[in-house]
Amino acid sequence: MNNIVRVKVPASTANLGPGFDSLGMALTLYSYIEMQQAEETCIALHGENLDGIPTDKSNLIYKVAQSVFEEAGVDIPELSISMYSEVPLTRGLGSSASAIIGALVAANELIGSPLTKDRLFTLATQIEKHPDNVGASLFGGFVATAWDGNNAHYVKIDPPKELEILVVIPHFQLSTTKAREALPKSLSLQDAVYNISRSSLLVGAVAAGRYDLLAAAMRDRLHQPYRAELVPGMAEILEQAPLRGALGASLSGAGPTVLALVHREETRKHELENYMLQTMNSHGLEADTLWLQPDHNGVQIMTKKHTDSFLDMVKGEVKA
Ligand SMILES: Nc1ncnc2c1ncn2[C@@H]1O[C@H](COP(=O)(O)OP(=O)(O)O)[C@@H](O)[C@H]1O
Ligand SMILES: N[C@@H](CCOP(=O)(O)O)C(=O)O
Repeated sequence: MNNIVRVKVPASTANLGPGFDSLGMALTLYSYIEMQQAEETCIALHGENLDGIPTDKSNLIYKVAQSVFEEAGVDIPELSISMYSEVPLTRGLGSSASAIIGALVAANELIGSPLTKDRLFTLATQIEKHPDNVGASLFGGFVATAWDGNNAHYVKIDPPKELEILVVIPHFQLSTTKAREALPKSLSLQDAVYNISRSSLLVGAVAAGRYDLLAAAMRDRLHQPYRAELVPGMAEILEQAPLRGALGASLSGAGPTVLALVHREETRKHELENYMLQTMNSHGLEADTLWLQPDHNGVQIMTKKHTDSFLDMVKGEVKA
């Protein structure tokens, strides 16, 4: 058994417009988890993004780790867990998925990796209920996924290197559960065809580096129109961003974060950022902006000898 395991997990953006519960992309915004066996369970959460998360055995990381031990037939009831996260909670950047992936991979590594990555993907999807965010955090890059309730399938595509992602993160939380309650129970055939065709086009456009198709390919009639009321300013940004320098724009996951895909060499980046922020502000929302890139690796086990403390390791990573 390994003594101390540390993992670095990327955040993710799901759906990218039409690919509801199916498409995802990993982002260069990370959570760090350290896990080891202990005499008594102790969970230390660092940084303001984890405020309010329980530190007893009801913690998601602890519970997910126990599901790995159970599946592997190993008994490790007490754990010492430390976590630091750059990912804001409940904003549509896959914080729950990154916590689940971090916990699964750390726990599996702690007991010598008996479970395959594909098995971890299935377990993660069973817990998260949709494979888009967990697939991106696990495998990195851009993923097209499918889930039939028992098996999770995926294809990973390396997103073009010139792609940058501008996210505008409002200062309010919107739980995925609440954002799913806004969705209709059924769709017209016309809207289903609208989404299937754009989602297919989006996968092809990312694979082929066809930036010219992204704006059309990221349009959606399945969830964004129904979630628009929950995110003031979103509908306007989605219409306008492609006219102001974005390659395409979408709600990130279930929201409230809104994102734009932008070419690295786009000259109107600054104006686009101001436009998206001011539009949110004009609808009464305070927000932060961040420029990110696709993460190409997915979750990583930090193999360097752990001679420094967890927090010193995090400081070094976040600075770098
Ligand atoms: N590190 C963590 N430890 C425990 N629970 C977490 C952690 N990160 C996220 N969660 C849980 O996931 C919830 C957010 O998930 P969700 O509503 O799907 O939003 P998102 O995944 O977009 O941030 C949090 O309210 C919390 O319950
Ligand atoms: N496909 C899901 C994605 C939820 O992503 P999150 O980052 O908001 O948790 C949905 O749209 O409900």
